[in-house]
Amino acid sequence: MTVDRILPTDEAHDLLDLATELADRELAPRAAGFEERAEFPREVLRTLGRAGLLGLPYPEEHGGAAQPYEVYLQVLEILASRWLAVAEAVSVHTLSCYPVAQFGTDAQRKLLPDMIGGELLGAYCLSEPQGGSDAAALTTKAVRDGDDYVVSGTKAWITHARVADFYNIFCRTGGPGPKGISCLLADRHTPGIHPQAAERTMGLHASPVAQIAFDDARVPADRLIGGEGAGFTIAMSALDSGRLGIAACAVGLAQAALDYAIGYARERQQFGRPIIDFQGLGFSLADHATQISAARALTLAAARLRDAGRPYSIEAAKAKLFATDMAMRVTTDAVQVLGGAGYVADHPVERYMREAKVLQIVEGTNQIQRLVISRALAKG
Ligand SMILES: CC(C)(COP(=O)(O)OP(=O)(O)OC[C@H]1O[C@@H](n2cnc3c(N)ncnc32)[C@H](O)[C@@H]1OP(=O)(O)O)[C@@H](O)C(=O)NCCC(=O)NCCSC(=O)C1=CCCCC1
Repeated sequence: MTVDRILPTDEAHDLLDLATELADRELAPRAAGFEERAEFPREVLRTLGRAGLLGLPYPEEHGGAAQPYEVYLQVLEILASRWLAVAEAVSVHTLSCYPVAQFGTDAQRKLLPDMIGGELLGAYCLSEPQGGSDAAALTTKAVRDGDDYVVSGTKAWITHARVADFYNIFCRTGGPGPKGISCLLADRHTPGIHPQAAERTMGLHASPVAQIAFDDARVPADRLIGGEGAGFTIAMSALDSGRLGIAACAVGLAQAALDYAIGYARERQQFGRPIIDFQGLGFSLADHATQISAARALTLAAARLRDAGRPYSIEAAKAKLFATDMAMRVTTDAVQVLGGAGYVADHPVERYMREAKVLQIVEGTNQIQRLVISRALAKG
């Protein structure tokens, strides 16, 4: 279904046209095969980088396109509607560029053109086996030794762990709690950094996650981003932006599931007529179309606050919560619309349903989003 969009500029229209053309040509035909083989589409990301789609919200001086966040999110939504793993990779990479772009030194920012151009791929290393939702409890240690930090510990569920070129490592340089956390920008090939075997996940097989063991890895001290103790604030503000990316991915995925279900329901005949003519099914599709529009509107409203330089953390949490719960419902019901066929991998809806699940978990579980929102309500 064509989505009617009001965009701020003609340039934004051109960017969405370009994203649609690339998504149709480079993503859609490859998705099923790469997912089946659990193969990471590194070349596709290079293609998106060369086309200028990996640095949309970043300044032109760093190789970005200086686009409003609301434009970037709509590009992401289009990519997600053709292949979630690629959209998620773009979102994770954009999240990984954020600490350098926002808080980095001039020397660190010299890496941004290659990051944004897709030559250097990023991974955001915050979660740990014992510190997932409670991010401030992380224990990976970085001890200053001469001109280096020596990093030891374990990160978990890290997207791009095995394929990234650079890592943002959130680690403890000080005492317990959020104030003791710092952020280091590390080259993945640093001796002592050991990405582990990919986890066997429910979905997103083309976008592997893995643990990373840090075994006295030496990271140059000039790769500290934002000063000692600034890491937790950097991590949280990056996640505010990242959560909007996940919301946009959820909208794109849900739209793909709905469009597929509608196409099937128009064709599939039972009891002498297309099943879409049965009100029980038609009303359910109507609800889904409405919920997708609502999630898109909520996500873009939060993005416009960000674009206006206004606080948007709470609105980002609401968008992530609403859009990803919506995507879970819509993809699950899309399987139901197809009946037995929906349960078979010849149709993409069973994959969409498996993929939707992870969106309720990543970049803060939806319980954490509720915590963020309810704390703000309690504070007034
Ligand atoms: C919300 C939360 C539970 C909060 O924690 P606490 O209660 O310990 O911290 P609290 O007392 O709220 O705050 C401490 C300091 O921090 C500042 N700050 C907080 N939010 C923000 C913010 N949004 N922006 C700036 N500063 C912030 C706060 O002001 C305070 O500083 P202050 O003392 O005032 O000087 C937080 O831990 C969280 O969110 N967890 C989910 C992690 C989580 O989301 N992973 C996901 C990992 S990444 C991931 O899943 C993927 C990544 C990429 C690939 C896909 C998956």
